[in-house]
Formats: sequence, structure tokens, C-alpha cells
Amino acid sequence: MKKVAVLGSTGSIGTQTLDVIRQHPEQFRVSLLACGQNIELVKKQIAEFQPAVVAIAKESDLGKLEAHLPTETRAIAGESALLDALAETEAEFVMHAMVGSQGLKPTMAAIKAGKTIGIANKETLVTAGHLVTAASNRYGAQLIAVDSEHSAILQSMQGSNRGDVERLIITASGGSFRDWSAEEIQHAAPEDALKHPNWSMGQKVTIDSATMMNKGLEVIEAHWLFDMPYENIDVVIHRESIVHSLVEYQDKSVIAQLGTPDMKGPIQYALSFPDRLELEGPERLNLWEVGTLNFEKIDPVKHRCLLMAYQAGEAGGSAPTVLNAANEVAVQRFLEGKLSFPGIATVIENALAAHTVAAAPSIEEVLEIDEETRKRVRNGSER
Ligand SMILES: NC(=O)C1=CN([C@@H]2O[C@H](COP(=O)(O)OP(=O)(O)OC[C@H]3O[C@@H](n4cnc5c(N)ncnc54)[C@H](OP(=O)(O)O)[C@@H]3O)[C@@H](O)[C@H]2O)C=CC1
Ligand SMILES: CC(=O)[C@@H](O)[C@H](O)COP(=O)(O)O
Ligand SMILES: [Mn+2]
Repeated sequence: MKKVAVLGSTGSIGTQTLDVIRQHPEQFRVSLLACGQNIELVKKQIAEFQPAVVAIAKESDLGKLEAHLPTETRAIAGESALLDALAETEAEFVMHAMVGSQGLKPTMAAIKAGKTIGIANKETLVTAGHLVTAASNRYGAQLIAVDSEHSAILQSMQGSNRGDVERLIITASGGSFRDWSAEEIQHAAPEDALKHPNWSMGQKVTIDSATMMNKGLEVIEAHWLFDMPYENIDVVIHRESIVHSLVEYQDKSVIAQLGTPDMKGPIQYALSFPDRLELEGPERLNLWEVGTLNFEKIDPVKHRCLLMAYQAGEAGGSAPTVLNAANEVAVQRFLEGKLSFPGIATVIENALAAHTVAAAPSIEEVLEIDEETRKRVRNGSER
């Protein structure tokens, strides 16, 4: 029986993680649930999974939970209580499905406690990949990819020597605006951007898909997870989201992982890694129904967020921290109707241009640069 902590239990990945756990009561038990502000949903999750600890973001919400706690469940609130709970929890596996670089401290706490971490929270690896990988080596904590592309890469590497890998090829759907003209995109509204062609996901990652920053974050995520130089990581547009990514070996053989677009597959693979279990939910892949799989080149003008991410990744140090923080605030401003869709890329470009890169920032420096960037971008004049 694997004991599991689910961070971000009320979100898209969090709820699907619980869907998977529900299918395998003999294999997994929930020890800790952590969420932000969706108290109504977490109440139902507590009743069903009876975790030892439930962690919520705000102390003022604790009162809403009290009457609904089973005797074996302790409720806590705030970031430092969550970090303490991660240090103490009996859970050996942490599914990290919080959104944004606010996930960094919980990642570090789970690493220091020697947990195995299913890392959906890609912003952690973008903002401080050098610190996260160094700490996971030091404390013997394993990071297992959950992001569909990185899960595909991990699956395509099984049974092969890492040293034989030549190139990673990450697929991108192209996002909500892949068939829109530059003129149409100028006036794109949040509700348009939130209509992803293939995946049902949280708001932030859906907007990132539309700007292609999601793919940029994923290139940096792949660099850290698989210790691969940026020049050996390619991105290809693949409209169907059936081929989830590919690995090329030195003998030019290419191994890919395919499936219908459903995150329950990668979530379960991370939970049961390296074993496989039966899974209900995703449609079986029928290639004769799919018919054709398309692959296209990246467009450097339309996909400028992706190019900025490559540049920030290559620059290293604090550049990806700035890229990520500027992106998070720009996406929020766009969702609030305070920034145009093309304005997201402009905001990030300006934030990177204004920043002098620190070569190997400490965790304190990363957090400070993240905060400074957020302040600058929140008060920015870009529209
Ligand atoms: N959704 C997907 O299919 C995929 C997502 N990812 C990545 O996974 C991560 C999660 O994405 P997704 O599930 O879509 O996001 P959602 O927005 O759906 O969920 C985010 C979760 O984080 C929780 N949260 C927010 N603030 C806090 C806090 N202070 N403390 C604890 N929990 C908090 C939210 O709680 P609440 O709602 O209660 O406020 C919610 O449970 C992201 O990094 C994303 O890029 C990667 C691949 C696919
Ligand atoms: C499901 C998942 O992993 C998302 O990160 C997905 O990659 C989004 O799709 P695109 O970024 O390819 O549009
Ligand atoms: Mn992905």
C-alpha cells in the first residue's frame, strides 16, 4: 500500500489523481490533501479519503472545515504549516499538482523529507531547476515526470541506456490559436484562449498552451528532468496530441509513446512507476479512427514565447526565474482583462530585458527575484 500526499487536490491534476487512486484502493491510500481555496470540494475529498492531514491556504477558512473533519483528520492552514506537514507526513509519494512557482518551497520540503515526487508542478523546475535537481540528488528523492510529454519521454527511455539518448522531441498541439491569423490573435479574449483543442486543464496551463509558453516551460523542464542540453531538445507541432513525445537514440532509432489525450495515464504511471496497472477512463487509441498524424515546424514569429524560453534556459541562472514569474503575472493580467493576448509575450520580453542574470542563485535569491519580477510586471504599462 503506497501512502500518497496530493498537493493541489482540488485542481485538474489533483482531482484526476484522486480518480486514479479511487480505482486502486488496494494500491494507494491518501495521507495528506492540500489545496487553496476550494473548501466545498476539499470537504467532499476529506469525507471520501479520510486523510490524516488536510492543508488549506487560508487560516480564515479553517472554521468552514471544522464541523466536517473525521476524528482521524487534522486540518492546518498556511504555507509554513504545509511545509511542516510535508516533513512529518507518513506519505512516501507526493503528487505535486499545485500551480505556479509557489510550488517551489513544498517541492524542496518533500525532497528534504526524501519523498518520491510526481512532479506536475513544472514551474518549480523552471524557476529553480538547478536547486531542485541538486537537492534531489543530495537527499535521494526521486522526481517522476507527470507532464504528458515528460511522462512519454520517461516511458520511451525504459529499457535503454540514458547515455544512448541523442535528442528529445517534444510535441505541441499549437494551442487554442493555432489556426488564428496574427490579426485575429490581437483581439483574442480569455474565453477564446481557454478553449484548448485537445486537453481539459486548469486555466493557467491552458493559456500557456495558447501562447506556446507551455512548450517553453516544458523544454526547460525536460532539460532538468533528463539532464539534456537545450540544443538536443526539439519541439514539433502535432495537432492531434496523440504522440506525446519522442526520444531519438544515437543509432537514429526513435521511440515514442502514444495514447488518447487524457492525463490519467501519465498520473497513474507516475504513481505506480515503474509498474503498470489497469486504468479505466481514457479512450482506447484506435489509429484507424485517427487516420492521419500531422507534424509541423515551429514558427519563430507566432511562437516567440517558446523562443524566449529557449533563450532564458540557455542563459541559465536567474533568467528562467524571471521568465516564469513574468509569465505567471502576465497570464493573470490577461485573464483579468487587463492585458491583450500578444501583450503576454511583450511583458515577458521586457522583464527579461530589464534583468541582469545572476549565475547560480540560491533559493533565497530565486524567491527574491521572483517577487521583484512580479511587482514590476504587476505595475507594468504594457497593454
Ligand atoms: N491540468 C493538466 O492537464 C496539466 C497540468 N500540468 C501542470 O500541473 C500543475 C497543476 O495544473 P492544474 O491542475 O491544471 O491547475 P489547477 O488550476 O486546476 O489546480 C491548481 C491547484 O493548486 C491549488 N492551489 C492554489 N494555491 C494553493 C496554495 N497556496 N496551497 C495549496 N494549493 C494551492 C488549487 O487549489 P484551489 O483550487 O482549492 O484554490 C488547485 O488545487 C501546473 O503546474 C500545470 O502546469 C501539467 C500537465 C497537464
Ligand atoms: C496535458 C499536458 O501535458 C499539457 O501540458 C499539454 O502539453 C498542453 O498541450 P500543448 O501545450 O501541447 O497545447
Ligand atoms: Mn504538457
